[in-house]
Amino acid sequence: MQGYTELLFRDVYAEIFSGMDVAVSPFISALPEGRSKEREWNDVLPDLNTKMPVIPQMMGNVADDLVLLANRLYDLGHPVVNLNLGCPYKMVAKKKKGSGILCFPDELDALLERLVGGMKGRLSIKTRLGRHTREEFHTLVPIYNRYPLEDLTVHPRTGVQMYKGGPDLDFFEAMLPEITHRVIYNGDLWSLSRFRELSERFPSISDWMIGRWVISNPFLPAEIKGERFDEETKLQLLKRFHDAIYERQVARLDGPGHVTSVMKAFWVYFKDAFDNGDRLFKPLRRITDPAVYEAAVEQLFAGRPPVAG
Ligand SMILES: Cc1cc2nc3c(=O)[nH]c(=O)nc-3n(C[C@H](O)[C@H](O)[C@H](O)COP(=O)(O)O)c2cc1C
Repeated sequence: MQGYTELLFRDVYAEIFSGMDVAVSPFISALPEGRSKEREWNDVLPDLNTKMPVIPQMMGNVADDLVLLANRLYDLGHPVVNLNLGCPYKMVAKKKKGSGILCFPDELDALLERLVGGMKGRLSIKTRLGRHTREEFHTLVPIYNRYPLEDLTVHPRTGVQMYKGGPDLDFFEAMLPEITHRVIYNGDLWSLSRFRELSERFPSISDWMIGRWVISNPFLPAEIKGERFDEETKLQLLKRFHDAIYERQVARLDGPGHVTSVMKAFWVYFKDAFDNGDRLFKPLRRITDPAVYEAAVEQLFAGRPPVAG
């Protein structure tokens, strides 16, 4: 997740929690001539990603640029790279990138043909059901089936839906038998009981991708694998998680305003780790001074807020 699950987060997560097999990096833009932004490139350097395995994700729609980027990533030590066909944001989609290319199936097909044909490694894809309607998926699935993909992650919403409404589980269920690839389910997997519900409903699926809920419920991957935590342990781990993210952001960022704004973005999802998260987060929203922020967070945890179930 852009702005959230960069290397700093993945390292802290792996030091405190368990259960996660692999992370997909926030997307790396495929710039002309295979160039990439230094910050995005550094995020997936194998020498730095020693705590949690990472699959780099690419964003783009120019085959030559994507091939060059994928092959640079392969040479760096990444045999599998993921292509983002899910990003719903208008700024991306209007350039026919992310979910924006899903309503141009012929262009997508041509792109995949050149990309898969030119890549040294293997391609994995993350997709939504379509840009405008779920029915677009009827055209997309045969296209995906034509290529030797490593896997296909499906977030069963449309792009224009953004994050509104729920994932369309009925439609996903109906389409699942049509997909010849290993399918990874993604979307609104927020708790162990939700996991049980989904895994019972989709017994053919054995791989699950968690996005926002890895911040709101960081225990979930371990719980899925059978670990259990009492309330006290959860509270302590949440405090350690927060403090480690905060300390490393302080060390990394220039200027107090940057640190508090990054931490407030973290709280957008982290607040849901607590039963009354919105109320807890409210006093933090206007703080710009790190010393005031630190005191407010200490006070918040001292009040032993109930952890969400
Ligand atoms: C702020 C934000 C940034 C995201 N960045 C990415 C990204 O770079 N690549 C990607 O594949 N998905 C990205 N996502 C989407 C999530 O990976 C995931 O598909 C989506 O949130 C649904 O899953 P969830 O309900 O588990 O969060 C992002 C989502 C959010 C909210």
